[in-house]
Amino acid sequence: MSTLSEAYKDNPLQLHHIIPLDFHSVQVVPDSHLWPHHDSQDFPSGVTSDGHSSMPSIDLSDPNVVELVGHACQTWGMLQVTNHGVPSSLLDDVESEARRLFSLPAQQKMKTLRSPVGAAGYGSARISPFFSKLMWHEGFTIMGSSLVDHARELWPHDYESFCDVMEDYQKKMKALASRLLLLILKSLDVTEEEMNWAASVHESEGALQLNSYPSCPDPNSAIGLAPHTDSMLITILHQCNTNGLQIFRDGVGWISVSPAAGALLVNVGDLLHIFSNARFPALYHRAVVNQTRHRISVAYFYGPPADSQVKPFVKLECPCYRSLTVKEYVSIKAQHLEQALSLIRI
Ligand SMILES: O=C(O)CCC(=O)C(=O)O
Ligand SMILES: [Fe+2]
Repeated sequence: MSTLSEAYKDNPLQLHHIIPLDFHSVQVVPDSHLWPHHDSQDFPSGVTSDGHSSMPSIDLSDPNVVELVGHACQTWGMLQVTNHGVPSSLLDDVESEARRLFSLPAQQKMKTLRSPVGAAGYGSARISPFFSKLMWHEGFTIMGSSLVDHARELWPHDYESFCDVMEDYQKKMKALASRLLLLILKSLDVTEEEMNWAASVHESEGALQLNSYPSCPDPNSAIGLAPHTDSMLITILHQCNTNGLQIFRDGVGWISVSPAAGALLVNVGDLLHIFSNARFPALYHRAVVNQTRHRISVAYFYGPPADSQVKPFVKLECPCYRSLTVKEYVSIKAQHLEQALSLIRI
């Protein structure tokens, strides 16, 4: 079975030279990080009374969970889940271990800088080469087998707690993602064979992305993470109790998704958009930064093995995307970013 790490290795982005700024050492936003102003005008009045979205929030023990999840995926491309079974102590631990990592001196973090062909380790966002300005962001990607080696580089004598927490978190995320995928498939009325396909997804490796957005002297002139859709089937996002995520709603614009204590966000990625034959929108989203808080977020990307086929489920008529492998899609996305979906449309 070919893995996602291999697919990324085969499609290197010219990322190695894009090194995150040593954010704590700067007092003003340098020109390299200056984006066009995005201020409160991005939050049109009338969306909700407080300018924030009313994301569907779904209790996973609700008897109507299948319909609710299906409806949220179709109308928002995103949902918030509660009663998800991930202990709140683990949510706190993953945040504090991520904070411990990003608080290290820049030269220490640089020891785990992603290699030119690797996807795991420290560095800028994978989408960085597509933009002329840099982002107020640093990331650390956990995928494949590099976790222990990287943790040892970061903390030669004290790396176990990081590894234990990240391994436990990945395991819990995989179980939750697997459960969510089954609910999603049920809502789409797929064939028995397609239902069984979910088991092979469970065998594939996911990726864990730790995001760090240091406080920023001029947050309206910087961007944490530029607008994008996630490539895999679904993403489970832990916002760590700090605002920053914004989603794009047609006819409305950018709206903030406030974190709710203990809840997790789930969003539709490109591959699920394809499998759903465009019934579910791939969520277009970005992260903004703020002046006072160092925001952390943790994203888990769940997708099928790299050599498996991606195509609209058979009962969804008139397929609007051609069939291709995950690997091929990763390669098209690595070259064309947001144009990738339109390039495979029938
Ligand atoms: O930090 C966030 O809220 C969003 C993170 C994200 O979009 C990603 O890691 O792909
Ligand atoms: Fe994302």
